[in-house]
Parts: sequence; structure tokens; C-alpha cells
Amino acid sequence: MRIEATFYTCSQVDRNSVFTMQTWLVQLYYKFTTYRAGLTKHSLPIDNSGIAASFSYAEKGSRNPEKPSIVFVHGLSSNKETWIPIIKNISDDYHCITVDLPGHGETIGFQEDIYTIDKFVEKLKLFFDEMGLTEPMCIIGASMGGAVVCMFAIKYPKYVSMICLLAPIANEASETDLIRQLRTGVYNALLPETPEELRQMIHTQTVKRLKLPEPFVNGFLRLRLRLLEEHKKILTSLLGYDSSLIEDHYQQLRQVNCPALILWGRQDKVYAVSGAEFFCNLLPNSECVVFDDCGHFMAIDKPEETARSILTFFDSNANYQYMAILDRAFPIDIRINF
Ligand SMILES: CCCCCCCCCCCCCCCC(=O)OC(CO)CO
Repeated sequence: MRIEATFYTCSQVDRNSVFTMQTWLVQLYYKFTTYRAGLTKHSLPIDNSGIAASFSYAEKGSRNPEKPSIVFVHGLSSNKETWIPIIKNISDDYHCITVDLPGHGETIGFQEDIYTIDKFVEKLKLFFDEMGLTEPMCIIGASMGGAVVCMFAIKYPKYVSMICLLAPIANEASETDLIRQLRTGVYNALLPETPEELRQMIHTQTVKRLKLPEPFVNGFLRLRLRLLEEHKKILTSLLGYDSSLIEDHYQQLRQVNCPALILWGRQDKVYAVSGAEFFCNLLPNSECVVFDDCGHFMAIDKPEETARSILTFFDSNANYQYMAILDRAFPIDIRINF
């Protein structure tokens, strides 16, 4: 409350310094919640064909050769910090990694003219290889990140011991009015440009009614606006996918045999809850959990429940996941020679 009062006083002094302080406020908030969730932030430099690039990621717990790492992939115009409320509820017995996708958060140097899900998949693969994360992992994706995780699991099954999808981009039948509005070229419902639009976006995607202080909303918006053009390009690229082709892409999930957990909020206004059944029917080894009183942002509406569902499913598939690790270390053709 005292911080707020200070910022209001400054707003009469100089608009620019207020904007700067409002972004600081959000960055300070990120720093504090990252720390409190047990995460530490890192940067991984990459030589992106001559351009200096780097992935920004955060980590909790430590690698265990017998237990898969858990990697979290955020959605469109999100960032690694959106996972904090969920990771706060995961003990450091589990090795967790959150990463900023190209064009998002503090990951830099991977700008593209056209973004495809496949490009995100390749960049994720690059991140894993540079991190030395080549053993099977539990990979979790929300929304657009869920589509990335699906395509990653199809293309690189050896890197995957389990997947978890939080309301991923789904079939045409699950598209909502919001998606149809995006298709008319109006992006503000997902990519807000004013504080009011940002409040509306959060309101649409959550059931919980958050009381967000104005300086915080402004700071959050200013951070997002820095990447707005990039996010518009990504959304335009995504909307270029033919609806029927999306379902064709997803048909390949029938070959993904690893355990798959699908989570959805019953009040999701981005992709309707019917999407849960679509994915459950495709994935041969899947389980589906639908949360009541939950919108598209599960990390806000159901953080504890989401963490609990993930860990319960992770633990109950420990044997399968351990076999996946063994299989990677000693492929079947090597074992036959013993
Ligand atoms: C494998 C085929 C893929 C074809 C993709 C074609 C989809 C067209 C619609 C895109 C609509 C994009 C919606 C993403 C929403 C999202 O990510 O929400 C964030 C918060 O904004 C949640 O964290």
C-alpha cells in the first residue's frame, strides 16, 4: 500500500519515470515471487548463426538421473513467470525448469518473420541440447505451449517420458467466440494494448476476480508492449493454420505412447472444455482432469490443484518414466547383446 502511494505521488512529477517505476515494480514482483517459489533465474547464451542469442530460464531442485526433469512451456504472450504459482506448490524433490520461448520474456535473439509451431519445437530442442537435457523428460505446456509440447512429443519421443497439456490449442469444435474474433483480425482480446484491455483479458481468462493495483497493471502492460509486434506476428502465423489441418497434425498424437495428462478448466473461454475429450481420445495413454470454477489461466484459478494433479500423475507413472530413462541409456539393441 505504501509503495502504491509513492508511485501515485511520482505520477505528478514525470510520466516517463512513472512508467519506468511501474515496470520496476513488476520486475521486483517477479524477482520476489521467483525467489519465494524456490526458483533461480539463469541465462543460456546461444550462437544463433552469428547473432548473439540467449534463452532465459529458471530452475528449482536438481537433476536426478533416475527421475525425469519437469519442463514448463508457457503460452502466447506469456512468460516463464506465469508458472510460479504452480511451481510454488511443487517440492524441490522434483527438478523443475521454466523457459521463455523465442519472442517472449527475457529470451532474446530468435526473432522470426513467420513463426510456426515447428519453429518453437526446434528452438525447444536447441534449448534442451544446449542444456544437456537429453534424457526423457516430463514436458508440460499451456495453451500455445501445449501445441508446442504435442508436436515436440511427436517429433522427439526419446526426449519425452510424460506430457501434460493445460488447455492446449485444440480442434475447430472447441474454438470459442474469442478465437473467432481473433480470426476477424481483432487481436486485442488476447494481445491487449491499453490497461483496460489488459484487465478485460485477465477477466476473460480467469474465474477468480483479482484486485490488481493500477501501477501493477500499467507496469505489466508496458512489459508486454515491448514484445507486442512479435506477439502479433506469432498470432498471425498461428491463424494462418487451416482449421482442418490442425486436426490432421494432431492425429499423429495417436502414436505418442507416453503417459499424457490433460487438464482443462470448465469455464475456459479461449478453448472450450470439449477440447479435453478431443485430446483424451487421441492420446492412447491419457488421463483427463477437468477443474470446476476454472478458466483458461489455470495457474491463477487452480494453482494447488494443478500442481497436485501433475505430481500425482507423475508419481503414478514413475515406473513407465523410469523405463523410458533406462531405454534411452540402454536401447533395446544394446541390451540384447548382454
Ligand atoms: C499444431 C497445430 C497448431 C495450429 C495453431 C492454429 C491455432 C489458431 C488459433 C490461435 C490462437 C492462439 C491462442 C493461444 C492462447 C494462449 O496461448 O493463451 C495464453 C494467454 O494469452 C495462455 O497462457
